[in-house]
Amino acid sequence: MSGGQRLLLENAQQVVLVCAQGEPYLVGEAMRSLAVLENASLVVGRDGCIKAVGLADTIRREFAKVSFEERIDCSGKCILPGLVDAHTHPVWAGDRVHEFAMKLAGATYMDIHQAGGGINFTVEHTQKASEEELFSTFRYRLLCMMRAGSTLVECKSGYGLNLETELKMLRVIERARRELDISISSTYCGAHSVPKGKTPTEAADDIVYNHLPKLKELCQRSEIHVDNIDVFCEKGVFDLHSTRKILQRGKAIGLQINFHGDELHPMKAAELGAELGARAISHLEEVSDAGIAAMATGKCSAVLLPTTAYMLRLKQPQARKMLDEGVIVALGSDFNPNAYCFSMSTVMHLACVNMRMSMSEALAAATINAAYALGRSHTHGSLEVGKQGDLIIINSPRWEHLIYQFGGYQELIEYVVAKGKVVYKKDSTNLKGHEEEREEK
Ligand SMILES: N=CN[C@@H](CCC(=O)O)C(=O)O
Ligand SMILES: [Zn+2]
Repeated sequence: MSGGQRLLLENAQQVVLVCAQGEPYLVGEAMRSLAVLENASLVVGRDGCIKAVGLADTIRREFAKVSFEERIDCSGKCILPGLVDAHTHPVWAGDRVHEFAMKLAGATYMDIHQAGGGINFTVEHTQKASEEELFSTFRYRLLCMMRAGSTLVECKSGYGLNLETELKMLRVIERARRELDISISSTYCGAHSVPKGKTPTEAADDIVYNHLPKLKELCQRSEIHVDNIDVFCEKGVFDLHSTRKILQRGKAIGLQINFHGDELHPMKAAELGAELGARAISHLEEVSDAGIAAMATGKCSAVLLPTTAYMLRLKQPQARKMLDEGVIVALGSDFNPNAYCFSMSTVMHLACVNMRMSMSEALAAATINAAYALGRSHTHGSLEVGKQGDLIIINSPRWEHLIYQFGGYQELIEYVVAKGKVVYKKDSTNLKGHEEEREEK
């Protein structure tokens, strides 16, 4: 083979492909036996896609005469796919640290919400914020997520509620999609809370008759790009009837259904999602047995959010039951002012400890299955030839350290690569001479 390529990653101790047969998602036993190569190398081409991955000797021979823009020696290190964060609310203004104190003192999420705090507090501040201010904090948060290893992130609107602010948020997401290296799946979440002065029915009608037609027009003109439609289907927010109406209309204008359901109360959201052909439902702490069965049959993925159950001390979603019944389980950070977590390594750790997932299951859920939840598993979520060259290199000879070292992803993640380009490289100058821990392995 001749001609230049963008990036060669050589001699990694392990390359975690996750899967190797073009699987769109993993369930059951396949989640417990991920595809991993030992002593392997990987090549990304100038188009940003993976050209080859295989044993180091084979790649060395095959690419002997090829030049590379960049080479990284990965001896003693592991390469994994870029992590996929399937659920975030990263565009907002206004600090809610005081609510953390209230929750620690015993207030519930809904106590705060009904007293005008929570989402409503953030909506007030986000409505007042300028587009530039929102972009600047959003950009910072995305860079933090990228340093933590996420290379594809779902990003919701939903702190605007009125059309003007929802569009402001979607434009901010669109700008990041065009300007930054991280890949984004954009979600319209105008039904995140019922705006002051409206009933849920009036709010749903405003979305169906005003917001969605405008969204369709802007998408057709390519001014913004929206992938998914979301609703907070919850007692005291949007009931099943309004949720159905909004999701159906969203689907009719070409959006994937991906919504919040069965979080604080059993709502039969899972049953509704499966019936409507939803791509994903998030939370599911209160899902019914029938809902789990319907999601498995309908290939509707469950996006579990361990940070929320932890932060709000909710009962844990039944991850084991979902896995045993063949539901496509994915993970998300739920990054938002209630659950301030950038790190999918932390999320995987919580999923293992609190939801009893194995490390392999958690990694599959944070890569290929999270990509499936966003309709992107043909391009993301595994290290396979033809997929986008998004990956991370960790300074450990075993990949499981990414989950095990739950307080220290900053020390472990050495490189983050998006489309074959190094977008983050750890500065380890301060650690020189203090590497005994690493050398022992
Ligand atoms: N549950 C609804 N939405 C968010 C919380 C948003 C907020 O509190 O600002 C969630 O997924 O956890
Ligand atoms: Zn959410």
